[in-house]
Amino acid sequence: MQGLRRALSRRRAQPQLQPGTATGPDATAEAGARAPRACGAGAPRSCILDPSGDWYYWWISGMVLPIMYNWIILICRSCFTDLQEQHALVWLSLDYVCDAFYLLDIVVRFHTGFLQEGILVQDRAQIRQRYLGSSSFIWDVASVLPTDLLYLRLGLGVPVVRANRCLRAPRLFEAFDRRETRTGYPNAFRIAKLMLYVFVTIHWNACLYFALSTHLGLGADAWVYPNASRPGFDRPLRQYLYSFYFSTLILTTVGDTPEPQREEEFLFMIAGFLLAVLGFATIMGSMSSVISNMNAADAAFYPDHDPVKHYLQTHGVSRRLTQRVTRWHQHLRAHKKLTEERGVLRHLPARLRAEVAASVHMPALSKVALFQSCERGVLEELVLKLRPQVFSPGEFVCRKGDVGREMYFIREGQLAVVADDGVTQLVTLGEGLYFGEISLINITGNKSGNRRTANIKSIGYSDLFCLSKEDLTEVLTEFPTARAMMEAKGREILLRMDKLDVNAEAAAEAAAEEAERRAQALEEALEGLQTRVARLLAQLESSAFKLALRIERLECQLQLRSAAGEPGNSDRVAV
Ligand SMILES: Nc1nc2c(ncn2[C@@H]2O[C@@H]3COP(=O)(O)O[C@H]3[C@H]2O)c(=O)[nH]1
Repeated sequence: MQGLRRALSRRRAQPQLQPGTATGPDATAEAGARAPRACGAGAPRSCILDPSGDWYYWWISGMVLPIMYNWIILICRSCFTDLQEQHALVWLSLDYVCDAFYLLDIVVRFHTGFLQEGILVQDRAQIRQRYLGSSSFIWDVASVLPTDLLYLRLGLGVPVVRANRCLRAPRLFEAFDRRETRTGYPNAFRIAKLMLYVFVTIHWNACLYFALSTHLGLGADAWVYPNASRPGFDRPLRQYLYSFYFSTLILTTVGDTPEPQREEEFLFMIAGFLLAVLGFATIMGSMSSVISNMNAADAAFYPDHDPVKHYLQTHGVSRRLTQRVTRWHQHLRAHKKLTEERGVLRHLPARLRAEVAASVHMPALSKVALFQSCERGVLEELVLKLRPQVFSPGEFVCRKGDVGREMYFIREGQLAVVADDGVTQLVTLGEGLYFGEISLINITGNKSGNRRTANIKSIGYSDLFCLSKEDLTEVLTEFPTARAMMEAKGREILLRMDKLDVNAEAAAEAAAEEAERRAQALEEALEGLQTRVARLLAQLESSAFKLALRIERLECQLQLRSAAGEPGNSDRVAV
């Protein structure tokens, strides 16, 4: 009854849920079901794009074309009037195709979700509100204002009326940023981007040079573009190439340009030189950052050889040993053996790091027979604890008698168990096998204790996974089957080498049996005690109940008597 009452009060204490409101994991699922579905991998299913998805990425990548078209072609057509006049229809068509893309881009913006507290907001009203309140909206609208209506007044020969189309540049930078994060060759991309900026700057300068020349009069002096009467100089292609060449000379300051004659020319040259200085500084800065990025990426992957070499030289280490160290470094780089994986991945969140490490090493790890029946979760944990190590030919991985501190899994290469002479190979170990576990796992009766039982030598270059004693102990606690297999194999080896104390093993077994027997007896005694306690409790409860009944009956009698007016008898009630 009390239990029932407690349950009822607990239920009352729970917050009253509004219809359609839920909490806990179910709530999340329910909310997920109710919310408009986001585009899977950014795919437009509910027409809401995920800004980190593929569809959005491809859309903004596509937007690079119309934006670049306006940035490159508009200025060209405005300055080289022949170009505009000769192909007016083509330009008009391309202009309006680009405008269509600009408008579509605004529609896409209205359908692109955003993150709020890490969750993708897919509510159209919220998206609209956010976009309308952002500065992007102002730029986007400004870049599609129908300024070309001015054509009606000024004629088709003034494409500069569409200059506002260049205001869509932030979208271009966004596309470049996305590409830079996604590409597998970020440095190459950065250099290409830099070259594009250089090209656009020279191009604009070339166009302005031609416009200034036209303004001052073609062929008016040696500085301006030559007169069209000179053979070939009236063709638009020649005009453009000459201007581009001239602009390159100014902006790279590598060649002699004709001396300016008028103020406008001086001003143009000064502006060009200043731009060149700025450009140089930017290019040098960007290039050096790209190069240092490349080196930093390499340094993160491979151990730095230079300090080691310096150390060896300073301490007069023998030439042979120095060469071995050098060859080891060379091998790492030549075969892209990464020993610094932990450092490279250290910034990733633990789960993500585990997944990355698992996807890289799982194929190799699943070849280890010991782990073939192991659950994926255990392997994922194990993979994080493994440290890649590379051993050179003839190098000893462990020597007999050393204290064992880690064990190894062979990822690639061949190793040998060698006799004490260091040459005679007793057993060869290859890919998918492991060694070095005997001294770590406390096999009962192991006469060597925690000392290595054999010498292990790398035959060629061997690529190993190394697991520390502490990590191995942790893994084996979670995976007792692996422990049993390891112990069985270790016992077999020890027995073969006559390093297993069978008596100690039997004694340990007997001790274990005795301990088991005593534990069982204790368990049984405990069970008996529990039964007796339960019985006593039941008895206690029943006598308490009887006592309560009796008290109740006596109280009734007392009340009856006092009601019947028998004063003085109240204290003579039979108890
Ligand atoms: N002693 C011995 N060790 C072997 C043999 N084959 C593989 N090993 C491994 O060599 C390792 C040497 O270090 P440990 O004694 O820790 O563990 C040993 C075994 O894992 C073998 O035939 N004899």
